[in-house]
Amino acid sequence: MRSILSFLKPYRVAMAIALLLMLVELMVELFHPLLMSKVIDNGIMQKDLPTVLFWGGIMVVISFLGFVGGIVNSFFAAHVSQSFGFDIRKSLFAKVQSIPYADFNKFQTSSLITRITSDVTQLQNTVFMGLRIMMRAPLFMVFGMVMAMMVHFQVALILVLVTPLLLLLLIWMMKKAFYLFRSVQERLDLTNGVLRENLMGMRLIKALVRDAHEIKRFSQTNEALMERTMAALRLIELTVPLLLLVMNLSIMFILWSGHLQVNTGDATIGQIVAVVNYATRIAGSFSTISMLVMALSRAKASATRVTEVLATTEDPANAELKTSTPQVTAGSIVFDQVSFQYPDMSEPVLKSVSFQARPGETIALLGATGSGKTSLFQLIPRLYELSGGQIWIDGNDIGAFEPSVLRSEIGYVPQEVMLFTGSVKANILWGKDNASMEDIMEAAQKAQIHETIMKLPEQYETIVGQKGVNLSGGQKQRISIARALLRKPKLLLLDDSTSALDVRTEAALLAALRTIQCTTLIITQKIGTAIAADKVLLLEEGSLSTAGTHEELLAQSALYREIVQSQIREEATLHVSITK
Ligand SMILES: Nc1ncnc2c1ncn2[C@@H]1O[C@H](COP(=O)(O)OP(=O)(O)OP(=O)(O)O)[C@@H](O)[C@H]1O
Repeated sequence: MRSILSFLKPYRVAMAIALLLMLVELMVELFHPLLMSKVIDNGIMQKDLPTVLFWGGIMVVISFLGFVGGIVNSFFAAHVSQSFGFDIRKSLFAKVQSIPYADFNKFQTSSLITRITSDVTQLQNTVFMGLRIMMRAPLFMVFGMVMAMMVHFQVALILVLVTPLLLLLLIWMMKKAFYLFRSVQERLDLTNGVLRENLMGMRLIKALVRDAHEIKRFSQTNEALMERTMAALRLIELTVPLLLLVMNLSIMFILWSGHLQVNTGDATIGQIVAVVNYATRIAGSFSTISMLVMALSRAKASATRVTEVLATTEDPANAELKTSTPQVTAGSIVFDQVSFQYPDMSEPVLKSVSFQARPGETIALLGATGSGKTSLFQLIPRLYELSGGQIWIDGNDIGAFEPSVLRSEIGYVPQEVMLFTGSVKANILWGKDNASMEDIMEAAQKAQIHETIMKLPEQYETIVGQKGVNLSGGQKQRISIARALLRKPKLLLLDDSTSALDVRTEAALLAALRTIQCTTLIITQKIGTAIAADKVLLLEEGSLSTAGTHEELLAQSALYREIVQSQIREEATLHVSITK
């Protein structure tokens, strides 16, 4: 909570002005009933028009003061709350960028989105309300009681007895509401999660006719969200009328005891009207406070969720500014007895893996699904740290590299292709901001996508993604490869990035890669890629079962022979079914 409040620090002056103006509004509210009693007792009851005009005039002037104070206060409250929200969103976004990749899975994407949007808006609204009314309502309660007692002690005594009891009830409600609103935000996360998955998987949903199932899935989370929100609102709906009932009964009591006092001449009508007025406004303050309690409970839940993200430790890679870091020069890699286990997992996914890739070599990495291929790749740019063994790049232990330097020399094309909404050019440029058009075209040519791009309506300026043309899976893969090649990396890691390419295009791509000075590691399921590689590594349940050229593996490895056989069989079956 304290870390959230520290975001208000830069706006201390604006907050002080807003609070001061809020006090002006409070003073106006406090003096109104008192002035009203003067108008009644000294003016109306005495039939004295100049006195009515005098006190009435003062009421008009201070009302105007309150009006101006309210407007200027709103201006400052809006400025502070909007800037506060802006700063938190900015910090959260920067934090999300700096979370180590290994810790990133701790938060679900949808939860992060809810935290950065809905939770921050909640905090922002609470700050606005805080500067407008948060202090005014409780202060009015206290000073309203004091003023009412100053007007007539005995008549106002009931307020002193009832108000603290009602305050206790409010505190109880606040505690309960906090837990309820926290679970409301959690349900919102789930609803956002279902929505996100649905929108991302629309093609699959349509193809498999899962619309009805998806509607049911969304309805379930949506219902859970509604049910929790209703539970929270019900608590408030029950408490507020109870508070108002007690306050209205107190007002009835004031009127009854007031009438007795007026009859005996111990009170004037103006005094009774003033005390009733104070009591009515205190009742109004209770309504305001219950609204504030609701906002504060939600804000407390939101603040906890925002703080959880802000408290995440940053990627040590960002802080690791070494005084001297080796550079990737030739691009040789040596894996020496490398083991790796994901944090919180009981079993290692890589066990004593050793191999060597010489500069400029192409290495194909094969293995069953889940055998640890992607995990092996992720160790090279230090997205995860090794659990055992060593990796050497150009003779230097990867631990000696400043991660940002190491990563800038690696062209990593992950398994899931990610294109951003924007032009083809912008998507390739994402790999290296300051590259020239010639470099972009050269990278696209090597990635075998240049000709396809030239056939698009606006060539490199064609917008891709949701708002533009749709590209095929293979075209998207090649744009991702072009993006990686633009960096002119010394090491290229292709994680199944050629899976959607036909044999000819893939052969052309591999031939083009051979023309650049770059060591290439390709995860693949295709024997054709393995044949074209200098060396093939076969992973089996996290261990390197065998390594060598295609021919060597054919001779040595039964598993490799089986993979080759199965692909030949698959192709034959395909051939038969096409020719039939
Ligand atoms: N972030 C993670 N946390 C915990 N375990 C993981 C994580 N990512 C992968 N694993 C597990 O590690 C094992 C190896 O996964 P990996 O993705 O490296 O396999 P792969 O060979 O690349 O598979 P595929 O060919 O299907 O992509 C799997 O059992 C997987 O469940």
